[in-house]
Amino acid sequence: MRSKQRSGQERTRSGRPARRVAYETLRAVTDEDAYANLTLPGLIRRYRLDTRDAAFATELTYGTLRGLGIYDQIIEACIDRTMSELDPRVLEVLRLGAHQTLAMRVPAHAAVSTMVDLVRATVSDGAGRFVNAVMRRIGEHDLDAWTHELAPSRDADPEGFLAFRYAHPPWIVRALRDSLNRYGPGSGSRDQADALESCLAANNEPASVVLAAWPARGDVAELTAAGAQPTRWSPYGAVLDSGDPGRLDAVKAGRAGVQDEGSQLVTLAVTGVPVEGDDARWLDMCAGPGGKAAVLAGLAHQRGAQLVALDQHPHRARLVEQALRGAPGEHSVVVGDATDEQWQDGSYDRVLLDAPCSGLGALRRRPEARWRRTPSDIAQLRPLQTALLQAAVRAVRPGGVVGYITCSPHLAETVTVVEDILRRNDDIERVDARPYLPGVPDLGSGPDVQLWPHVHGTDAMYLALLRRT
Ligand SMILES: C[S@@+](CC[C@H](N)C(=O)[O-])C[C@H]1O[C@@H](n2cnc3c(N)ncnc32)[C@H](O)[C@@H]1O
Repeated sequence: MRSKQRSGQERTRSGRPARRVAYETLRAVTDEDAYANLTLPGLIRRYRLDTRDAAFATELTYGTLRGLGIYDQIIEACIDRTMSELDPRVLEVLRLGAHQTLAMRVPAHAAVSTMVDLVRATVSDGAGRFVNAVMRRIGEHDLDAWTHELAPSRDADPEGFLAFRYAHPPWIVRALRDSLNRYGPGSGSRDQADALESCLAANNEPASVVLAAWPARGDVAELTAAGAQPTRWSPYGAVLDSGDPGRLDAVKAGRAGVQDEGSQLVTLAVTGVPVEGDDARWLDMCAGPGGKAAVLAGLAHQRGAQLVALDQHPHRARLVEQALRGAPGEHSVVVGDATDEQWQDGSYDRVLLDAPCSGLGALRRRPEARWRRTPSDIAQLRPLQTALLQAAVRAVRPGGVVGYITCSPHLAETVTVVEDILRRNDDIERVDARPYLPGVPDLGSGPDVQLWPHVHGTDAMYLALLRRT
């Protein structure tokens, strides 16, 4: 009994730097537009957190960021002033406190006392009294009771209810619903309400680290020998359940890298669809930072093709160069605007266009993204996506193929762009992409492919294949 108590006290004490790390990461994300996945590891190192505290800090940071919009509604219901009157530092502490109280199994008294200590250390004693009072009000209900109190009723507004219950902005819930209706496994035939709920739940689960053994350089066997498990469908993939991928020799030596299985599958599909005639000139039109280019370069080498990898931004092009360092075969990296006539009409046999997009398909990996993105981002990206796909279908020769990929299932970024291009170009036809992801189940009614975290365990990657006639 005594030893149990002592270990509890140690946990609380050692939890303090972990909470400080979560607080500083949140400040950087909300105040400086930083990315949590880039900021957090540095702070974990700076505060020298051990493995357990690092795991606690990660769960606290990521969980708080995922739930931000919901926790703010709960905090708003517990304060006697407007949200804009709150000191942003105090708001951050309350958000962390709300997540610990409502979603982590931190005892209420520990959540209150650690948050009071944190706000005293970072703001003032007065703020400590305020946080104490608000935290107690937050703890009066559990998350189900808060949902009942603040969310719309499930019958009257199912998407509004799910948005609160699974901490997604309502416009993203509606976008996922529309995409599932069109491209979900049972689209058209099955009730998609369950699928939508599963999809939202999957976005709240941390994604595993998936590695790719770069074709012609690496070998999955080397990754599995180091403790990773082969992926279900990609012959190049392996899942690393724990540990830092950077410690693996294969990653250090550039024979493998981190890449979601969905990205591997859509890239392989673009290389798997037959072209008529020669298959020697490949273009990766938006290549930075170079994950898909690393797959393409190896396969191009094995098949006697040359790869050109283009990116508009010099720093992204440098990352592609790094990704291709050590790759065998003929490949070159070019800095340029792909919408700006970088090549003569019909110069390539195969073009992969992984378009800049909202990233709504990777919400599992970017906890802050759902609250940062807005519908106007989608509207702003659309002309660029259309111009890039138009450039891609001109870059490929008759008989060649274009793969249009987004890491977003939003219909305005996927099928709407593709159908726009099909309307404008009478020499472009759609190819059913599903046969080029062999063995992958539940690909819906096609012809395009939409992968899903809740179905395939991958990011929600979209692929359309187009052939120039
Ligand atoms: C989704 S990322 C590509 C990811 C990459 N295919 C990979 O797998 O690592 C989109 C890229 O498009 C680039 N980009 C944006 N506009 C471009 C343009 N007009 N021409 C060429 N590249 C562009 C961005 O710099 C960014 O690196």
